[in-house]
Amino acid sequence: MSDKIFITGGTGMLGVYVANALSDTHCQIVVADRHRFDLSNPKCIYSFIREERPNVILHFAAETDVDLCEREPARAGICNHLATEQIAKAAEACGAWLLYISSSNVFGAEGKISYNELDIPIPTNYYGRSKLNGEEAVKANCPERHLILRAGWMIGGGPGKDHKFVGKIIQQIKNGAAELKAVSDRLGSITYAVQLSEFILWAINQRQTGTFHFASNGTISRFDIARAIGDLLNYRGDIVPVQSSMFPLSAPRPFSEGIKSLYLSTLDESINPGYWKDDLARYIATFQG
Ligand SMILES: NC(=O)C1=CN([C@@H]2O[C@H](COP(=O)(O)OP(=O)(O)OC[C@H]3O[C@@H](n4cnc5c(N)ncnc54)[C@H](OP(=O)(O)O)[C@@H]3O)[C@@H](O)[C@H]2O)C=CC1
Ligand SMILES: Cc1cn([C@H]2C[C@H](O)[C@@H](COP(=O)(O)OP(=O)(O)O[C@H]3O[C@@H](C)C(=O)[C@@H](O)[C@H]3O)O2)c(=O)[nH]c1=O
Repeated sequence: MSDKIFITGGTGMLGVYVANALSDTHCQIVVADRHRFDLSNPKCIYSFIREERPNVILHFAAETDVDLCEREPARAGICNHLATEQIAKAAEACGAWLLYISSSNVFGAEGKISYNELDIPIPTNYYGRSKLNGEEAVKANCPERHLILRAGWMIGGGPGKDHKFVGKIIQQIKNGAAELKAVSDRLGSITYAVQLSEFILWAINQRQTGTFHFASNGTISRFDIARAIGDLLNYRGDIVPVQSSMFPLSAPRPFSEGIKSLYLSTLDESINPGYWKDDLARYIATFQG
């Protein structure tokens, strides 16, 4: 590879893995500087990217605080939709290949348990809507050279840096909590960020296009995940299933945002995610020793 690759969100959970992996290649990497590149100011984005003239754009940056998006829909729309639209326009103008990471949160209002690429997304909250609008902006403005990957509940970051559910559960265990409560009436699929980053490197090389779901096999609850973490870490306390109403949040979470792919296995078997418990175990191992 000898591409010039422009990365947004290079400091995020997923972006760090990808930027690290790319630093071992011959690619020239430009990680968007937060002072000059601000999603909340989409007007500046187009000219900034045009000046850089990348031939690959990896768009990971987003407003990922689902509850903040619900409280401030304009922020969600500007950062996740309008900024993405400018990035897609800039990709088209540069002739660049564009990767956009979307979310299983684009689904949910239909009330199904699991969604594949043929299901038409209907989101339940503003974060999901803004990510879906981002997808549509990518398709409309960079029609020939884009890849959209929908990830599930992302696991990654590792010790001290995981700010999502798995990180919170491990922190409680480390703090000596006698009991863990975990939501059992909301479902989803996990995506291990390391596996996704490996797939992304492969996709850059292939200039793969289209829309794909990328998640480990299984539609599960946070309670299932907490129990699996408890087993892996020999946690001796109780793990109690609770209703989501126990954790009042601004944004409604869908009953299920489980995703599976109809198409991934047609690409390359070697980079497909595995069974959710095995992929979770790989990640949890990074917290041990
Ligand atoms: N985390 C998850 O569970 C899932 C995430 N996704 C999607 O995957 C992608 C990557 O997510 P993830 O790595 O978890 O995200 P993180 O929340 O870990 O990181 C977000 C990234 O976006 C940057 N960013 C946030 N706001 C702005 C802004 N206003 N201007 C410029 N940059 C900004 C952050 O920069 P800084 O460090 O400077 O704040 C950071 O690099 C996102 O598009 C997200 O929607 C999809 C499914 C699940
Ligand atoms: C702290 C804690 C939370 N929970 C539950 C409450 C709530 O349902 C859920 C919140 O976890 P998270 O913050 O990881 O979840 P959330 O913010 O919903 O994660 C989402 O992030 C965005 C970026 C996406 O794209 C989505 O697909 C999804 O991954 O965990 C427990 O069950 N037990 C606990 O001890």
